[in-house]
Amino acid sequence: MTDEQEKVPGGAVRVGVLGARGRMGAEVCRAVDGADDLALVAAVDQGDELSAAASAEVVVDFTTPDVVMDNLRWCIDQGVHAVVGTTGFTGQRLEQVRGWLAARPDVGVVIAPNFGIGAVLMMQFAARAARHFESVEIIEQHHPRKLDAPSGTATHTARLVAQARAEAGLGPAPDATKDEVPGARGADIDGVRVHAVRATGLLAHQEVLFGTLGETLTIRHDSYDRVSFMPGVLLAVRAVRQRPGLTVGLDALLD
Ligand SMILES: NC(=O)C1=CN([C@@H]2O[C@H](COP(=O)(O)OP(=O)(O)OC[C@H]3O[C@@H](n4cnc5c(N)ncnc54)[C@H](OP(=O)(O)O)[C@@H]3O)[C@@H](O)[C@H]2O)C=CC1
Ligand SMILES: O=C(O)C1=N[C@H](C(=O)O)C[C@H](O)C1
Repeated sequence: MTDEQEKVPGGAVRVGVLGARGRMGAEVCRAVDGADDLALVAAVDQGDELSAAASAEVVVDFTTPDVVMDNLRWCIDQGVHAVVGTTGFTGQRLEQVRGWLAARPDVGVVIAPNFGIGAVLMMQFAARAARHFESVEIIEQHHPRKLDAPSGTATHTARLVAQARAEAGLGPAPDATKDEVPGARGADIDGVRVHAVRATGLLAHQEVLFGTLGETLTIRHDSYDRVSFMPGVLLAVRAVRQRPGLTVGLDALLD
């Protein structure tokens, strides 16, 4: 047993945070520190050795899309459960993680594009509404220090909406655009247009705009503070050891 483990109060889950000096990582460190049933045993950031997190039972990753796969590979190989908020998870990446987990069936990984409870509900409501409207577009708005566009949340929402539209037999949304300045109509994610706005003062916001004859429906979610993600992160940290394999999204945990 290491010195760090010896310090952990009896029964507390040992948690390591990757990206610990980042905006989200620092908030997660505070949240873990403030929870009686969790103990922060490692705070790892750029330049630190991953092995510093070896005494953790659960690692939380809020780093960057270019390093998160290496981090996950390490966690799974070490038998450390992982809760991941970092974006950039394509279908191919999720398959890769499932492949690694097949060799370690005792390990659990939760990957969620958004840990905000309201954001999870916004995505569920959007998926439910999708079959009833011929038009849909997504507008996400974030702080200007965000590295990726569109956001992981918007990409995930677009995929859910596209799947619901396909199941309902809906074709492409009507759009007569012939002349377009590149980018004016947003990114095409599985046939759904996604527009990304970046502005100082914003944190994380999203609207899903649906339209049909004579009416529109707008489903909107706003995160004004990173504390909004913490109940979801802690929920996943507490649940992941009992969920071997890959869990994508918080939906299953909320239910
Ligand atoms: N799922 C969700 O609910 C949420 C997800 N996110 C996502 O989380 C990610 C992080 O966001 P945010 O906190 O704003 O970003 P930050 O840039 O503030 O934080 C990322 C941190 O990770 C560090 N880092 C880079 N490489 C490594 C490495 N190899 N090992 C350990 N740490 C490393 C960075 O260091 P350095 O700066 O020196 O490179 C930085 O401190 C993004 O993908 C974002 O989209 C954000 C909010 C909510
Ligand atoms: O970078 C952020 O800030 C956020 N990233 C996640 C995303 O890309 O969806 C979640 C939330 O939108 C905040």
